[in-house]
Amino acid sequence: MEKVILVTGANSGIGLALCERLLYEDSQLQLCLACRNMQRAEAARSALLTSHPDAQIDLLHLDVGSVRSVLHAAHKVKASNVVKMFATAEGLLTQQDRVNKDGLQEVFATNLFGHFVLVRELDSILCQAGQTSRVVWTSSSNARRSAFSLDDVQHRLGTEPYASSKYASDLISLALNRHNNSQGLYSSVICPGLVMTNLTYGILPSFFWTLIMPIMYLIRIFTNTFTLTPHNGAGALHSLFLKKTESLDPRAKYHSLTSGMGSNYTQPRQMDIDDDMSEALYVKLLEMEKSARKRLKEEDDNKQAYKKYLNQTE
Ligand SMILES: NC(=O)C1=CN([C@@H]2O[C@H](COP(=O)(O)OP(=O)(O)OC[C@H]3O[C@@H](n4cnc5c(N)ncnc54)[C@H](OP(=O)(O)O)[C@@H]3O)[C@@H](O)[C@H]2O)C=CC1
Ligand SMILES: CC(C)CCC[C@@H](C)[C@H]1CC[C@H]2C3=C(CC[C@]12C)[C@@]1(C)CCC(=O)[C@@H](C)[C@@H]1CC3
Repeated sequence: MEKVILVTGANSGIGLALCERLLYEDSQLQLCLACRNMQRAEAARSALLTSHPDAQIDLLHLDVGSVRSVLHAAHKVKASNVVKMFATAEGLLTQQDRVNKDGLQEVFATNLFGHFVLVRELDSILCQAGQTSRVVWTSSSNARRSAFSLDDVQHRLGTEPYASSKYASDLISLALNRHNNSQGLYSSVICPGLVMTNLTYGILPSFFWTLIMPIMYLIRIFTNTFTLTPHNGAGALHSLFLKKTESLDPRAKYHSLTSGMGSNYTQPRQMDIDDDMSEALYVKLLEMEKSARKRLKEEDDNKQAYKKYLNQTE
């Protein structure tokens, strides 16, 4: 059976840098780039193959913000091989959250719920007797308890959907460990630090970042969280890959850090999370997953019935 590393959001930024770092570590690894835009995914694969011509790189179409796409992608993964690690490196940062096709808040759906459903859907291959697998959530230092409410897990009513979704991913990682460690599945959380990617260029125009870049490098002398490059930002994801799953602390967030001189290292820091809250969120997500599946099944049944009706009337 093959060892496959599935990376979401792999066509740019931290996800792509992780793929590069993994291939430098072991060019025989099999990567699966799970992306919503296949053109960009193809470009990322070509870039990776330029430096690692023998690498085995598969592409998987996945829009984590759509439950239907998640279920379809999981079905394809299950039909092919075994996933040993899967890293979430996509993300949506916006203050103008909106409702998506599934009737869910888009930031919540992209940053948390889609991955939750993916993990659950892949449990038959992630949880296999005698083997260990892992999920790594790319969280943020922006994850704050004060931004999250159990009464509004999707953050419909608040103004900090990103911070809420990242705090929720910290909680859900803890819950996944509680429910799945005994079956060999381990979950961890990382923070990449401040990295210059499309996400940060979306906040302020890139010329602004270029302008203040010398100041950022100066700030890095005093704060090690300014990792700045995707390579440095992917440091924690890479170092977790090298560590034994069982040795990781389920209550720690692993931070990518960079010294003033530019060398990168990873440090665990305790998260502000508790078991009761993580369990309550887990139960809520299970309920939401159930109703999402029910809704999609009803949609499919209606389509089938309509097709049948059309065939009969022809
Ligand atoms: N950059 C930073 O300073 C920080 C980043 N993070 C986190 O790191 C992670 C990676 O972000 P970063 O590399 O900076 O950002 P990028 O914008 O460079 O990368 C995000 C990736 O996610 C993909 N993506 C977005 N939405 C979806 C979706 N619905 N389905 C599938 N893929 C999707 C994008 O694909 P596409 O090309 O199709 O848009 C892109 O490949 C995020 O979770 C972010 O929150 C955390 C803290 C700081
Ligand atoms: C003139 C100065 C150099 C300006 C420095 C301002 C910074 C402190 C902020 C500007 C953009 C911010 C930002 C984040 C933190 C604070 C800033 C660096 C994040 C890293 C917080 C965590 C995330 O998840 C990111 C997406 C944020 C990106 C923007």
